Amino acid sequence: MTNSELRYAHHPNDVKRYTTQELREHFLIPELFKNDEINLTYSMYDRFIVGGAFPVDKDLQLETIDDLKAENFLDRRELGVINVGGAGVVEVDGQDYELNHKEALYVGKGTKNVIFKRKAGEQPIFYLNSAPAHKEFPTKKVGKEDAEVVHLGDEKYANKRILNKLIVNSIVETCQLQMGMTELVAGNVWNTMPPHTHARRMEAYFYFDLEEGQTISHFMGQPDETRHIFMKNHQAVLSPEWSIHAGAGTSNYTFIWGMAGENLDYGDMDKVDPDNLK
Ligand SMILES: O=C[C@H](O)[C@@H](O)CC(=O)C(=O)O
Ligand SMILES: [Zn+2]
Repeated sequence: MTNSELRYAHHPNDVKRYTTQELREHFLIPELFKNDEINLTYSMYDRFIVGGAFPVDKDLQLETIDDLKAENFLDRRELGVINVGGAGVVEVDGQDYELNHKEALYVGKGTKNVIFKRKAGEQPIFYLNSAPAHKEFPTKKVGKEDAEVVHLGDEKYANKRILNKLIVNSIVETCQLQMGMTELVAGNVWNTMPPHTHARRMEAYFYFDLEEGQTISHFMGQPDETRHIFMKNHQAVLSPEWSIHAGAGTSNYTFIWGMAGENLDYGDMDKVDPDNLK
């Protein structure tokens, strides 16, 4: 079963007046993984789709959704998958790709069949991002050893973290999609601080590896008009092109970032000095 929900885009002046509940309704994606379901959120921000596939008792086929008005989900789209659970398999037009914990798969436009499967005795958790695509690029697995690793932050600022670029154009050819995973070192809590915006691209964050009972305060909004959303493990949040996206946890955690839009230039960011935030 493939379910989907539509989310509209917003003007920043309207978002200033949102209540806590409205902010959560529009930007938070609270539940991605339900037994034997694929759950998708179709956002009007660059038509980016955020989703989860959680095969427990059966294999799950990625079905087309109404919003696409396309025969197959990937007729005019590309897909990125990162497995945050135990070993699993993604079958792409008859070919099996084994994804271990924290491994990624890029699936190109034009693919007809994508099926998410367990490996015997294992429970994979597949996190999905998809963006419109104009060109077919080959499907490619990005394992841990293929990642481009960047060490960021400093213990002194509680933001020491390891950024793994997975689906980026130095590793795999894509039309719009960029995805990666940032791991906070134990004792460090701040991600993406100093924060940034990139009007050229929207972004979605998915938080995981957060200890039971802990929480992350995710910060969004224009740099001089910020709001926060408290998030739990395995929740995602949409970041408009005009918004910062940073967070502080009550412990360390890992998160997946995914982007789409005008360019594929990871470094294209407008940084904000922390003491200029409001
Ligand atoms: O545009 C890039 C994204 O916001 C993230 O890659 C930032 C991030 O993972 C981090 O600083 O920890
Ligand atoms: Zn960003």
